[in-house]
This record gives sequence, structure tokens and C-alpha cells, in this order.
Amino acid sequence: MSTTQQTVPMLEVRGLSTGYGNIPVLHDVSFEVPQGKVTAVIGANGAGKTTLLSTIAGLIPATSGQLMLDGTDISRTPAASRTAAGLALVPEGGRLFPFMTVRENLELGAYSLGRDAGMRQRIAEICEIFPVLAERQSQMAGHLSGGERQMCAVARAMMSRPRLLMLDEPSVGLSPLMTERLLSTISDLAASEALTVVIVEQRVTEVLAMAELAHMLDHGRIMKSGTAGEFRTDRMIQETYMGR
Ligand SMILES: Nc1ncnc2c1ncn2[C@@H]1O[C@H](COP(=O)(O)OP(=O)(O)OP(=O)(O)O)[C@@H](O)[C@H]1O
Repeated sequence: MSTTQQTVPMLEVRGLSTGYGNIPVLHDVSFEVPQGKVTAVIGANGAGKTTLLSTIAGLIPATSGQLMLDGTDISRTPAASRTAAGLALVPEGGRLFPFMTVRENLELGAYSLGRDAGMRQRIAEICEIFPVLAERQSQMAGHLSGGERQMCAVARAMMSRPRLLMLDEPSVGLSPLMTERLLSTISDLAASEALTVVIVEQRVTEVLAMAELAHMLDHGRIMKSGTAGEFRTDRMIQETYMGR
């Protein structure tokens, strides 16, 4: 019997292609996301980062390829069932319901828990992780600041206790200080909730400081993969994405 134990990746993307109508966007994209780590996806505007996350979440159908979540083939699983299987997406801009309270927005993140003790307990746990939301539970989400709104969007995604959290440019519209706070909260979450994270970010210096692994997407293709440390010291990455 072998003594080495292979851990199944949390996510395997194999030869994924998709597009809009007859316009191809992703071309044969393959990468693995190991369990419990933060993986960054970087790339220029229009590289296909949002399309990639949306396809993994099941919001856009793949034209070919395979998606494995913790060893299970989810390629043909509808979006809602992917959420039930442990996958959560925080879309760009958070997409909260502005005329609903913070608490109601959180409840929508785990409607399957019902409005009973399970829901109350999860909201209490989430408010411990995001104290800023605890104070604002009865406030309309539309009245939150940009940073609070993003915290609320991440908190809503965490309500369903996902195993894989995907975030699409969470720092958009945030100050450098708020970005730092948000990314540090996400790092803490990854550590404390045994969470695997895939984060798409334009703030490359900041995201490479928190991630362990990184992939660079260019014109719908993975052009470079490595550790975040390798990315930080790569001359091309520095010049293209880090303004050095
Ligand atoms: N709904 C859509 N219909 C048609 N084309 C789209 C649609 N959404 C995106 N595209 C195109 O697909 C390509 C990839 O877009 P995508 O939003 O995935 O890139 P991105 O890397 O997330 O860019 P950004 O950093 O600007 O958000 C772009 O050429 C874009 O114009």
C-alpha cells in the first residue's frame, strides 16, 4: 500500500472553453485549485476573468471542458446545485439588494437554512467575522459605504458555508486602505473557515501578497501559472501589472 496520500484539488478546470454567441472567449483553460489555499487570477481588461468565474459558477454554459469540484464532476450541474455543493461566487460590485436590509441580504445567502435557529446561528457567526455588519443589520444595504457593501457581499456568500469562495474584483471602487482590510478579512476567512479561495483582482500587488498561487489569463488563455512568490518577482508581471 502506498504511504503517500494525494489530496484531491478543490477545483479542477480541464480544457474549459466558452464564449458569447459565436464569439469565443475562453480557450482550453486548465488549472487546479488546491484545497485550503488562496489562488489569484490576474489579467488585463477583457482577458476573460469574469467569464471564467461565471462559467465555473454555472451562470454561463461551457462549450467544452470539464469542471471537478472536490473530485465530483459538476460540468452539467445547474448553478443552484453548484452552490449547494459548496461553491459560492461574489460577483463584481457585490450585487446586493439595496432596498433590503443587511440582515435580509444575508438571509438570501442561505435561504435553504430556513428562518429558524440554523439561520440565526449562522448570522451570529457571520456577524462575529464581520463586526461592521453586526451594527448595521437593520440598515438598508444601499446605505452602506463601498467597503461595507463589499464586506456584506462576501458575508452573504459565506452564509451557505461554502468550501470554495470565488470573488470577482472585490476591491473595485475601494480605497487602498479598504482594499487592504477586505483582503485581510478574506485571508482570515480562508484560514479560519478552512476555505478555498479563487480571487480575481486588478490590484495585483495586493492580491499577490495574500495569495499562495496565481494564474495569468490573457485573451482567454492561461499564459502563466506559479506561486504568488514567483509572480511577485517575475519581471514581465511586475512591468505589466505592478507598475514597476
Ligand atoms: N455578456 C457578454 N456578451 C458578449 N460579450 C461579452 C459579454 N461579457 C463579456 N464579453 C466579452 O468577453 C470578453 C471577456 O470579458 P470578461 O468580462 O470575462 O473579461 P475580464 O477579464 O473580466 O475583464 P474586466 O477586467 O474588464 O472585468 C471581452 O471581450 C468582453 O467584451
